[in-house]
Amino acid sequence: MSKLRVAVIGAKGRIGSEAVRAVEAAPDMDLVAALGRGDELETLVESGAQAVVELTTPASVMDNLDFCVRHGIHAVVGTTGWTEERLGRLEAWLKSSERTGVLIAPNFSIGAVLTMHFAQQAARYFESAEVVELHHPNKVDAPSGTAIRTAQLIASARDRAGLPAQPDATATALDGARGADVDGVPVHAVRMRGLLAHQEVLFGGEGETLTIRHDSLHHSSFMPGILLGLRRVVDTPGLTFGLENFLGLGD
Ligand SMILES: NC(=O)C1=CN([C@@H]2O[C@H](COP(=O)(O)OP(=O)(O)OC[C@H]3O[C@@H](n4cnc5c(N)ncnc54)[C@H](O)[C@@H]3O)[C@@H](O)[C@H]2O)C=CC1
Ligand SMILES: O=C(O)C1=N[C@H](C(=O)O)C[C@H](O)C1
Repeated sequence: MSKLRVAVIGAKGRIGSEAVRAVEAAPDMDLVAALGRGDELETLVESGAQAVVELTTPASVMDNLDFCVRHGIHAVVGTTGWTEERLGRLEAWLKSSERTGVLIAPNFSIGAVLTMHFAQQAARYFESAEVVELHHPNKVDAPSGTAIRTAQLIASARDRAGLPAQPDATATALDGARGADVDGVPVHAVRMRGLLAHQEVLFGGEGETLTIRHDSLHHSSFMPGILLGLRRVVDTPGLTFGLENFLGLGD
């Protein structure tokens, strides 16, 4: 069977460089291009890439995906910064490129995907829910894409269950003290030397709390998810949001 021809965009970054090694080591894939900032996207076409792994920055990701979709190149995207407006634009591009698939994964690690899944399940049973994400200090965005997605999933589960707004008597607060409000769920971001990527989801009810915690201790935690994404996205046209859809955990 022929190998999947894969390119990595953002190949010199923290996670991109790990992805290069993972693709090189995968027996069913050939790494055909590894693009850094300033490299020509035309290289993707010249190298015959069938799928890319996109791990750059929120400022770069849309142009890269526009190119990929126009050239029928599938994409597995870990880059953050997804808004409804951006997703809408991407979906419109995909409509005119019927066979192309794009997977956007807020997090590729199995533990983080399960954290989101469990948090979504727990959300309807608790009055209070807050998300705390903790990352290395070189991360440029806050809160993390994973934390935003987790909060959105909790908020929709609360909404479906008809839960009221969370109890919170705060009347005066320093700016930021209660975190960012994501659909009514407070999200707090810690940036600290020594950390990589971590998240706690805290739930509170009468006389009890539940904490779900996940720790990515090395960038290798994201690699099985990236490789799974590549294997599946080539047969999954259109936009898939969340690795859970390739793990049998989707809605
Ligand atoms: N979904 C997931 O599981 C994960 C997602 N991420 C996300 O991936 C992104 C990258 O994270 P890191 O590797 O830590 O950042 P990084 O800053 O180490 O790497 C980004 C790389 O992309 C390059 N770059 C920027 N624009 C480019 C362009 N137009 N073409 C080619 N290269 C370009 C930069 O020069 C840099 O080398 C972030 O948005 C981060 O949040 C990171 C880890 C896991
Ligand atoms: O920048 C990172 O490191 C990470 N980014 C992703 C996010 O913002 O959720 C995934 C993971 O948390 C690591």
